Amino acid sequence: MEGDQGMKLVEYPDREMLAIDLANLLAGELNQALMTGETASFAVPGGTTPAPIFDALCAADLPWERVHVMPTDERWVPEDDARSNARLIRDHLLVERAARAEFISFFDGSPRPEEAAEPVGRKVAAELPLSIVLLGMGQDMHTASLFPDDPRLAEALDPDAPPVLAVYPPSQPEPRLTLTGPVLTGAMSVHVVITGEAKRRAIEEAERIGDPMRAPVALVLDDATVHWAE
Ligand SMILES: O=C(O)[C@H](O)[C@@H](O)[C@H](O)[C@H](O)COP(=O)(O)O
Repeated sequence: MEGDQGMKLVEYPDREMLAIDLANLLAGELNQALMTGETASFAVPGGTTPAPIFDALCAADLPWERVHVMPTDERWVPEDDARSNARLIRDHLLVERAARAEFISFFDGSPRPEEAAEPVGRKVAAELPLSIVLLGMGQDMHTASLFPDDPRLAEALDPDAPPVLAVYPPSQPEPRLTLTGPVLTGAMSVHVVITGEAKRRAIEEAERIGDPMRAPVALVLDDATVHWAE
């Protein structure tokens, strides 16, 4: 049965090798997706981990004009805010050759993410199933903005959940708009990228727990490839 062999974890000698090798792998998968489809949809995380991967990936020689990039989740702040995932993606991924990609932004200036959930959900729905999802993970085993302490987590994990959901994780300074569980599990290819000892222990704990309500990243571990460097 899928998942019997446990989580597929790839270790890299250092973070630089992780960034270069994972960027090459993602470029290959994007090219593969574009051989069988007119466009490829690619969801990428925010946070502090992915920038080196984006810096390597943005130069990849592929038909970026046929790639539709979106965040896995967005902090509800203006796009020029240092905490904005859209800002991170525009600054590090949507440059060089990848500047030609189409970006599906989640933040639309509405005061609250609920107001953007429907129009953004329609844009995301048009891209399903996602071709490739790159996820990060927090030490609390959250992924995207699916947080264990979030009162709306069950709603976000429901198989009938809408494509995106507004969430208010108590542990976070701002509300978020996040891709939901069925969107992540429905993707053709899922990669999780983590660095450091603490997250290595956390993802092994998530595999042991197995319950996405307690360890949201567990939602994807049966089918994802986890990429890790110290
Ligand atoms: O908006 C976000 O923060 C991300 O999408 C989130 O899911 C991130 O991947 C983890 O919080 C890890 O963040 P770091 O890479 O900063 O540890």
